[in-house]
Amino acid sequence: MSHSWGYDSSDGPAKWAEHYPIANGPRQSPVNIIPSQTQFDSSLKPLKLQYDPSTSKDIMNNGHTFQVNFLDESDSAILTGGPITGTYRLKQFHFHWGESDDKGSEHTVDGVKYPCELHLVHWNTKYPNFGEAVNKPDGLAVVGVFLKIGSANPRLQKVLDSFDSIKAKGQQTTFLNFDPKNLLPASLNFWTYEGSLTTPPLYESVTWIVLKEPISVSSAQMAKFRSLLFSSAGEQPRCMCNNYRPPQPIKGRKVRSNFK
Ligand SMILES: COc1ccc(C[C@H]2SC(=S)NC2=O)c(OC)c1
Ligand SMILES: [Zn+2]
Repeated sequence: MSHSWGYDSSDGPAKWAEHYPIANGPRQSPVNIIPSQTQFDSSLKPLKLQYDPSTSKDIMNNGHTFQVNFLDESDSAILTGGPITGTYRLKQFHFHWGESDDKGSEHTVDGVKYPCELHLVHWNTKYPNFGEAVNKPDGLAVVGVFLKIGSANPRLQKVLDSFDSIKAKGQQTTFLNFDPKNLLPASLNFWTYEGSLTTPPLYESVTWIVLKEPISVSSAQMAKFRSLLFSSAGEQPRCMCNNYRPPQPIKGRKVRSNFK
């Protein structure tokens, strides 16, 4: 039975090691990316994301974030290239955000927090399924995209419009024909390093691919993220926000870039 965890002072990131000792492991995520200390690697291939929008299935509030789930029985939404070998399939994407616009991202850049961070989760098809891949050292590849306060992002609208149907923990609704490519910035310049899930069970199974260029989100759109609840219907309502783990020790890891 997996132990319940959250983001409060009583059950949050500072307490996770009590039940998930890997929280103090050698390749934990997120990390603070210090561009002056990253290493350009010319052997990194261009990132290739090929997403068939017909593979989006539903959107759900899982009590920690909201996520859009994809059909992953075939190679119709895949990630190849970049630092990875082989083919990884898109399983889901979700976000992390703060209670205010000055924080919310999990990765930081020179200590700078963004208000929100998108995670596109892919699993290595050398394994039979996501469940088999999730705890293997080369099992997952997560593309991280920062959101920066600016003009409203029309590409987020369909996601935001679904929030009334998934306000509380456990609620879900169909979410068809959504193309996550529309959530990517113009440039696919990235930093990459070996890391972990950023929530329990914190498996050290993620090749991280963090895009340098943020996408925009307006302050009003961020306020809508904060209309979601950690709590189930009928419970005392608890705002879903600050669902981010702070940066963890780099422990000698190299962060590489595909750009100078
Ligand atoms: C049991 O397997 C899990 C559990 C949780 C998450 C989501 C976490 S990990 C991440 S990155 N961001 C998050 O919020 C998984 O995602 C791959 C996989
Ligand atoms: Zn995440």
